[in-house]
Amino acid sequence: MAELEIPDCVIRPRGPWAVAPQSRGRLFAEPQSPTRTDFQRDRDRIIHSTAFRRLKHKTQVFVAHEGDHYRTRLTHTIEVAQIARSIARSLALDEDLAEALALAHDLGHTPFGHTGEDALDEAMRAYGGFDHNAQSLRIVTRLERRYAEFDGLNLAWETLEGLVKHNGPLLQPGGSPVARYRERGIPVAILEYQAQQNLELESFASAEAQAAAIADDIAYNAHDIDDGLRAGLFELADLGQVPLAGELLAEIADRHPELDRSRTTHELMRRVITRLVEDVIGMGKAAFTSGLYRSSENVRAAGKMLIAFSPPFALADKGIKGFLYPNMYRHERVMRVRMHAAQVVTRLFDHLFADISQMPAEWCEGLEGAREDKRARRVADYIAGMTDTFAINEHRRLFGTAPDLR
Ligand SMILES: Nc1nc2c(ncn2[C@H]2C[C@H](O)[C@@H](COP(=O)(O)OP(=O)(O)OP(=O)(O)O)O2)c(=O)[nH]1
Repeated sequence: MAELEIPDCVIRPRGPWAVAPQSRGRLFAEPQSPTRTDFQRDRDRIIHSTAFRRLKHKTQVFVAHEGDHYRTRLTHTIEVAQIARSIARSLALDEDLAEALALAHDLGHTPFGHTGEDALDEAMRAYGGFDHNAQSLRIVTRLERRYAEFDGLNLAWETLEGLVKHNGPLLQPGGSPVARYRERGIPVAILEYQAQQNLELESFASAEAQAAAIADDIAYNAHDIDDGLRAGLFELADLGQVPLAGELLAEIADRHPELDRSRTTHELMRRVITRLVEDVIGMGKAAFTSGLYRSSENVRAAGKMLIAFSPPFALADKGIKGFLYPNMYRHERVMRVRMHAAQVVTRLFDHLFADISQMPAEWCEGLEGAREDKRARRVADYIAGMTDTFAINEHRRLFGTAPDLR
C-alpha cells in the first residue's frame, strides 16, 4: 500500500473507533493523492459523477412537476449529508467517509422513487429482481464509465462496504441471508462484487456508515412531514398525537403563541432534526466512552448498531413513520400518481426488452445473441438511470403520448 503523503493538517482528529485515514485499498491500485485523504477523494468522485447529478430530477415522494419546493432525491441527499457530517464530527469519526456515504446512498434509485423501484423489481422478477441499494453499488463499480483506467469510480473498500451495508449486515453469523434477503437472496450485483473484494457481509459497517444510515432516517422523517404539510395531505393539528412531533408542536405554541403555519412548520422541522441528532450523538458517546470500542474493527464486531436511536427515540421514529405511511406514502393523491408512474416504468421495460435497438447504441453493445437475463439487466440499468423527466420523454418518444401523472 502507498505511503501516506498527505499533510497531517488534512487529517482531522478522530477517535480510535473511527476508520483509519488511509483506506484498506481500492480494486485498482492508485497512487495516494497528495492533498486529500482517500475518503475526501471518494466524496469528490461521487459529487462529480453523472449519477449524482441525475438525482436532481428523481422523485423522493412527489414527482418533480408537483412543485418546486418538495424534496427531490438530490435535496434529500444533501440534507442526509449535512446530518451525517454533524453526527460524525461530534463523535470524532471520519467526516469525509460519512459524507461520501450519505452522498452515494441513493444513487441507485429509479425514476419515480419507490414506485419505480417496485415496478422494475416486478419486471425483473425472473432475472434476479431489482434493488436500489444493489444498484448504487452497480453504478459506482461499473456503470459510471468516465475514467480512463477503470469502470465505475474505483472507490475505497470502506466506502463500498458502507454502501452495501446501509441497512446493516447482509448475512447472519453462520452465513445465511438476513431477513430482508431471505426470500430473494442477496442481490447479484453484491455477490459479484463480493467475489472480487470481500466486503465482510456478516459484520456491521463502520460507525461512519452507521452515521450516514441513521442520518437518512432523520432527514426523511423530518422533511416528509414538511412536504406532507406543504402538499396539504395533513395539517399541523393532525400531528398532535404523533410522538415527538406533537410534543415539539406544544413547545413551539407555548413559546411562540402567535406564530404562523409556515414558521411553525420550520420550527418543528429544526427541532425534530435537532432532537433526533442529539439523541444519536448521545448514544454514540455513551458507546465510545465505554472503552469497549478501541478500533473500527471493534465497532464492526459489536453485534449491533452503535450509532442508533435510544429506545424512547426509536419508538418516536417508529411513531413518525407509522403516521407518514398511511397519511403520506399511501395517501390516495400520492397513490394515484404512483400508479401512473409505475405504468410508465413497466411499459418502458416491456417495450425496450422486446426491442433493445430502441436504446442508444452504446447500451446495446455486446447484446446481440446475449442471454435473456443479460439483456434484461441491461434494460433495467438503462431505465434505473433515467430521471423522471427522461422517463416521461422516453414514454412520449416510444408511445406518442406524455403519461398522465396527475
Ligand atoms: N420505504 C418506503 N419509503 C417510501 C415509500 N414511498 C415513499 N417513500 C419515501 C419515504 C422516504 O422519503 C423515502 C425512503 O426511501 P429510502 O430509499 O431513502 O429509504 P428506505 O428505508 O426505503 O431504503 P434504504 O434505507 O435506502 O435501503 O421514500 C414506500 O412505499 N416505502
